[in-house]
Amino acid sequence: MAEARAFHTETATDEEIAAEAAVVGPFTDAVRALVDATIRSTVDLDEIRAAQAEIEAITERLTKEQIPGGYGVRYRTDGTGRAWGNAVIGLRNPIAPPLTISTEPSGRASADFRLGAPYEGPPGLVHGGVISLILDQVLGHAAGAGGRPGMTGTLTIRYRQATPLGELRAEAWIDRAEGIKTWAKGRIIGPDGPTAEAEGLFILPRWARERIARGESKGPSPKYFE
Ligand SMILES: CCCCCCCC(=O)SCCNC(=O)CCNC(=O)[C@H](O)C(C)(C)COP(=O)(O)OP(=O)(O)OC[C@H]1O[C@@H](n2cnc3c(N)ncnc32)[C@H](O)[C@@H]1OP(=O)(O)O
Repeated sequence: MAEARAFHTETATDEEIAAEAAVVGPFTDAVRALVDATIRSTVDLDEIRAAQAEIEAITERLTKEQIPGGYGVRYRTDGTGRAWGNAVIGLRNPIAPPLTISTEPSGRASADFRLGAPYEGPPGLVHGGVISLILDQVLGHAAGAGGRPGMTGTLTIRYRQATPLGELRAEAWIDRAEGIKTWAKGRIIGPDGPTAEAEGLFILPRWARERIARGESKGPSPKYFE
């Protein structure tokens, strides 16, 4: 089924993954800096045309070899996985801020992060959809950390005050759970306190339930959506 196809298993060792991360992490940071510079650079148009030619050459170099589709989630037999293409936390995704999310087995998650020019909506402020993106991920992590991973069924955001670009914090926790459903709550905190509050319903999807029923997975693990 389509959802399960993007879950890969791999045999890479800790050392191999660390060695790869040590190269692709800084590489992705460099592309993030390029995205920021694309928005904020004031060099003249000839310079931009010249830069475009160089960027296109680099893209051609990189796409000589590539995987089909998205990165997916690569799991090892111990259940740990890497979601390096994820739009919020992905080590290899320059669109991701990225967030480094700390979790607690009690079902809590938090991250301190910075959003710059690429995430702007209203002038100087974070785009409401980006706030929703981040809260979706952090609430999902809280659910997963509590042993209750799921796909987002609903997500409600209350935007209490504008969120300025800059240093921010996100926090989330499991509010309640019932069967395959987990309700998580969370918020974004800016320099003047909470800016947005969220409640989400995370549902262990049918295909994951079927894998568990067939004995292919011991329980709601691996944490399918990390
Ligand atoms: C740890 C890392 C965190 C990652 C965070 C990122 C999370 C994401 O962004 S996920 C991407 C966004 N979400 C999606 O794409 C989800 C798309 N939807 C789906 O996959 C499915 O509809 C899904 C999983 C929500 C439910 O599907 P399925 O498991 O087949 O549901 P189904 O068996 O019909 O219903 C199960 C129960 O859930 C309820 N339900 C189903 N969908 C919804 C929904 N969207 N909202 C509310 N309730 C729902 C049903 O009514 C039913 O309830 P009950 O048992 O009480 O009658």
